[in-house]
Amino acid sequence: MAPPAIIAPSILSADFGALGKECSDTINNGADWLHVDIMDGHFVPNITFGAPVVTKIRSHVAKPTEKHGKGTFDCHMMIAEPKKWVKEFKNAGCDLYCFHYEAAISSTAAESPEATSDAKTSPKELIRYIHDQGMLAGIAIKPDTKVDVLWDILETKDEKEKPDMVLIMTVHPGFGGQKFMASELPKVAALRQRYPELNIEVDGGLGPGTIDQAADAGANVIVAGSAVFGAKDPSEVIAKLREAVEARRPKL
Ligand SMILES: O=C(CO)[C@@H](O)[C@H](O)COP(=O)(O)O
Repeated sequence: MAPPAIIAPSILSADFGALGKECSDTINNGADWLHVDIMDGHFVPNITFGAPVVTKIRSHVAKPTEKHGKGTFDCHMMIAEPKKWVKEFKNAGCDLYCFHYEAAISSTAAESPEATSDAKTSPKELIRYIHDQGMLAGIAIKPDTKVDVLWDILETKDEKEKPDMVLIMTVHPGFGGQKFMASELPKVAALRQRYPELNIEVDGGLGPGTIDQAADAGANVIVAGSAVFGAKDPSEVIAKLREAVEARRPKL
């Protein structure tokens, strides 16, 4: 069964001065998840916020009552040392911890003078660790990374080491409001062909003008920042994104 549409507005485009209300309004406007962009100024050339802010916004949005449910905090960890922050984000109220493949395998992070012994880890070990903390695990790849690096990870027979979601970046991570890169969609199509039930997320430049291409390729988890937070009627945009994905799901 193809997975349902999940609309996850990126709060990077929200008003940071009123983040709690922006988050609860977005859920009330029909969003399923909130996509929480965590940037450390190392893995990407931008800084957002850390776990204390996630704790605060959690108090404005009820925890999901089921796996993948409404109110899921989908934390996109654009950070150089993803293992280091797992427990902290769990305690802050994160439900899905999505790390970057490139950061997990990077020896640069592990060899830097500030790095902790946790800096380098295999993606499968990290997924196991995230699951052990009671969160869902996602793995993201940047536009320059080939989708082939994911096959071995997705083929694992050990459920604890299997990701709950794959994120294909459709912009270079770091900033909102960038142009959608359709060149990344063959990765989505290849994933969907192999894994009909996998949650496949796309992030960057998504909105009413680009959703059809992403949905055609097989994406079902849709991140949209400026298209939702910049809209006159965010609920209308969220509904349009959902309709586009649902229209492509095979009817039983
Ligand atoms: O992770 C990122 C950027 O690094 C995204 O989540 C963007 O924040 C999406 O913003 P839009 O492209 O939808 O404005």
